[in-house]
Parts: sequence; structure tokens; C-alpha cells
Amino acid sequence: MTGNLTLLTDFYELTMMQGYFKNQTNETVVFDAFYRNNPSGSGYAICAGLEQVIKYIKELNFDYDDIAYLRSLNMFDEDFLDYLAGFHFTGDIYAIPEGTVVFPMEPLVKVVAPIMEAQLVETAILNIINHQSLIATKASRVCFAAQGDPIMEFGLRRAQGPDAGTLGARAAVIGGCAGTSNVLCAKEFQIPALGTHAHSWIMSFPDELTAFRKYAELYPTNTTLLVDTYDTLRSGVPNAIKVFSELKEAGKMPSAYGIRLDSGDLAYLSKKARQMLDAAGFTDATICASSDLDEYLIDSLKTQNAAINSWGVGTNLITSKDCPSFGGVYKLAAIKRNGEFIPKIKLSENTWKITNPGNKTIYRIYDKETNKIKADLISLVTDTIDPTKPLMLFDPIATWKKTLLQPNTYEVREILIPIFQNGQCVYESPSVMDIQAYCKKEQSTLWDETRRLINPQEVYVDLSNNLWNIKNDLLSSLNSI
Ligand SMILES: Nc1ncnc2c1ncn2[C@@H]1O[C@H](COP(=O)(O)OP(=O)(O)OP(=O)(O)O)[C@@H](O)[C@H]1O
Ligand SMILES: O=P(O)(O)OC[C@H]1O[C@H](OP(=O)(O)OP(=O)(O)O)[C@H](O)[C@@H]1O
Ligand SMILES: O=C(O)c1cccnc1
Repeated sequence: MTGNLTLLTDFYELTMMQGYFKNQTNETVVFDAFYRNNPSGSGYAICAGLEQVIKYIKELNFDYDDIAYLRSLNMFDEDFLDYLAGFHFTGDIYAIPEGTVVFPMEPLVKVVAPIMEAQLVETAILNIINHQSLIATKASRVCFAAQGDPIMEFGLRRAQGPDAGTLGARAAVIGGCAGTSNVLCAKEFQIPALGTHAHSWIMSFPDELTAFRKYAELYPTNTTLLVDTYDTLRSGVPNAIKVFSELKEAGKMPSAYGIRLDSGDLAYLSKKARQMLDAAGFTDATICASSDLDEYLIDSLKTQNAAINSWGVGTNLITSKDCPSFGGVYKLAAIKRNGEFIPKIKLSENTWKITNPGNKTIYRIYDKETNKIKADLISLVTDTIDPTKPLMLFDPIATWKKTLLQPNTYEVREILIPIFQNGQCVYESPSVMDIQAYCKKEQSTLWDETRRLINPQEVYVDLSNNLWNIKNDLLSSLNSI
């Protein structure tokens, strides 16, 4: 994402902005960016994209060209365009750090700002957070299926454009991929650049053996040979073994070496290849597989005892093919009047689509003994929790379902933290590899039942007593209209 992104917004944000400007109703408001369903049937999501949101907010500025373009639309008056020419973000932003495990209905980003500013930034915040959280979540699932084997992100060529390929690869690494074949992403975010070689390399030589020898000569420290161009078991693997044997004899054994399978029955071929490599003494050769993989295929191959210990995953990961959107929304939750936040609610026929009103935060409650998440409690910012006291949690819809947490058996962490205050950034994004390490720890706070790929157990996202009361009162008052 390069260049001035200030116009990366929906037209209606600008027409509404002009309306607020004309009515002089630039009140401070609270907007929450949250999502309603975990993608891909997952029991959780991984939030990502905050670094790009921060960059976008810092760089917000309508330049001369932007103003001239808006003027040319004959929709905006000069006084509003003058305001835009001097525009910068002056509000507060709170967010859940990248790499955190998150659940439906939780504000991933909260904007507290004059309504004109808060309205403008809706689209870009959703665009960035929705995309990267989608891919980070998918990557987390793919990595979970691989049970600790490294996953190389290979998706750039079939990603939905350069940004999706590059920021998607960044998100994939946050979610757990070992690195990416996308060189621009690797450079930009200091991520390992990884890869093997293509069939074209083999096909450009008169024969497979010569192609393997040349590749091994060129890359003596990391030699992965693609063995499926002609005949995996009759030609590819035997030729790879021949080259590895030659290197061994010459005392030039690479520190990392192996083969890549890219077609056929990956379980059968990997087991046969393993036997052949082991019989030749190459027990530490890596067997990498690629070919339209996703979390379900990797899981299936694991169940089939495939002898694969490294994976290349492209299209299905970078496009999140089974679930192409994250579904995050941005809703007005409160308006500040006379120094006080007045809660606002959006009704819906679907109970679970009704928004949570007020200026909120999120407390994550951990079981003290296991450090696993017990529940998340969406609360008012004025709510506090004292873990030395009992805490009653209740299902916000089926309110009779309750759990009483005993004093000193749980721990609490506020997961929504300040990012901008009065327009100034107060948060420094960690490196992507540090976010990956944090994300790994985050995933260890999930119960196994929540991590499983199919029909996972949902994590409880409850409302504090005070928030529940406010919501209920608002619903009752609206119902009596
Ligand atoms: N043992 C296996 N169990 C389940 N799925 C597998 C297994 N082996 C391979 N697959 C998957 O089956 C699909 C095979 O696709 P397909 O037959 O179209 O192509 P291919 O074998 O890769 O050959 P080519 O690349 O030559 O078209 C891929 O998605 C691959 O990941
Ligand atoms: O299947 P994916 O998960 O998207 O993983 C990436 C795929 O991209 C490459 O194939 P491609 O046919 O594009 O090029 P190649 O000639 O190198 O095989 C690679 O060989 C993988 O099969
Ligand atoms: O390096 C590789 O093997 C690679 C890179 C991109 C796509 N497929 C494979």
C-alpha cells in the first residue's frame, strides 16, 4: 500500500462528512469495528493489520489533487473543501494488538473522535483489518493442521492483486507461516524469503539429472529438488538421490536439503520417497509438498501418515478460498454530550446482530491454573474487575446460564489498548516476526476444543452487568416507541 490513501474511503463517508460540517454537529463519538462470525468455521480469529491502519491514520491528508478532484464532482462546497484541505486526525484509537486471538462481537478497533473524522476512516480501517485478519486466521488453521511443520506461503501469483499478495503474506506469517516466496513482502517486513524452484527449471535442461546437479551446484546450502516433472518415483526421486550421493561423496552435503512433491497422491508418493531416501542414507532429507493444499488436506495427509515435513501453501491460503471475507463492520456505539458518553444501539430482527452500546473495553479472563481463556467480558470503560473477588459471568442472551468464578482462581487482562491519543500515535508496532511469536503464545491460551478445525467449541463472549443493563434498558425504551 503506497501513495496517499486518504481517498480510500466510500463516497458516502464524504457526503455524510459534509452534512455534519454543514450542521455543525461534529460531536465526539465512539465507533466500534467488530465482526460477527469467525471465518472458515473457525472457533477464533487472529486479528491483524493494525500496523497498516496506523500508517494510514498518520498519513491522512487531502492533498491539492484530492481537493481538485472532489471539487470536480460538484457535490462539495468550498467551505467544506477548505476544511478538508486542513484535515488531520485528532481523535483517539484503541485496538487489540495484532496476533491476538479474538472472538465475534469484540471491538478490534475503537475510534473515539469527532464524528467527521470517525466517519471518514471507517472504510479503510475495515478494508485493512478485514483482509489481514482473514488471512492470519486461515494461516493459523493451516499451521495448526501441519502440527509444527513449517509452512511456506506461496500464494502471490494467484492472490487478488499485489496488495492482497503482499499484505496477505504478512498476515500469513503473523498466523504462523515460516516465511514467504513473496520477495517484496519479505524485504518490506523482514520476513524469511523462502522457496524451491519451478518445473520450468527442470524443463529448461536436456534432462532432469543435469537440472538437479546445476541447482545443487548453485545453492549448496539449501538444496530442495522438485521431483515430479517427469515421473516422481522412477525418475525424480532416484535422480535427487544420485545428486545427494554425489554431494556426499564430494564432502559437500548441504545443511538443508530434500525434495518437493507437487502432484499425484502425496501420501503414497511421500511414503515411497521417504523409504527410498532413507535406504540411501538420507534420513534427514526434507520432503516438502505443495499442490492446492489447505488445512483440511494437510490434516488428511497427516492422518494418512504422509511422510511430509514441510509444506508450500498458496492459493487456498492467500485467497482464503473457502471464506472470502471476514465480515467486520463499524458501528456507532456512543455520542459524547455534555462530557458524557450517551450509548447508541442498532436494532435488528436477529438478536445477535443488535449492537453493543456505549464506550467499551474488553477484559479477557484466564483460568489461573491453566492460563487458558475462560471468557471475554465486553465491559464499559468505567467497569473494573477485581480478581480477588468472585465474578459472575452470564450468557447475554440465555441469561440463566451463569458461571461464578471464585476469587483468586482467575486472571484478567484488558486487551483493547490505546493506539492514538489526541491524534498522536502512542503505540509502536512490533516486527512481524515478534508478532508471530506473540500470536503463537496467544493460540496456546485456547482450549484444544476451540482450536479443532471442524465444529469447534465457541469461547464465551459475555457482557458486563452494567453493559447488559444499559443494552437492555435501551432495547426496552426503543420497544416502547
Ligand atoms: N493422499 C491424498 N489425500 C488427499 N488429497 C490428496 C492426496 N494427494 C494429493 N491430494 C490432493 O488432491 C489434489 C490433486 O489434484 P489433481 O489430481 O488435480 O492434480 P495433481 O495430482 O496435483 O496433478 P497435476 O499437477 O499434474 O494436475 C490436490 O489438491 C492435492 O493436494
Ligand atoms: O497450489 P498452491 O497452493 O497455489 O501452491 C503453489 C503452487 O504454485 C506453483 O505451481 P504453478 O503451476 O503456478 O508453477 P510451477 O510451474 O512452478 O509448478 C507450485 O508448484 C505450487 O503447485
Ligand atoms: O518456491 C517455490 O517452490 C514456489 C514459489 C511460488 C509458488 N510455488 C512454488
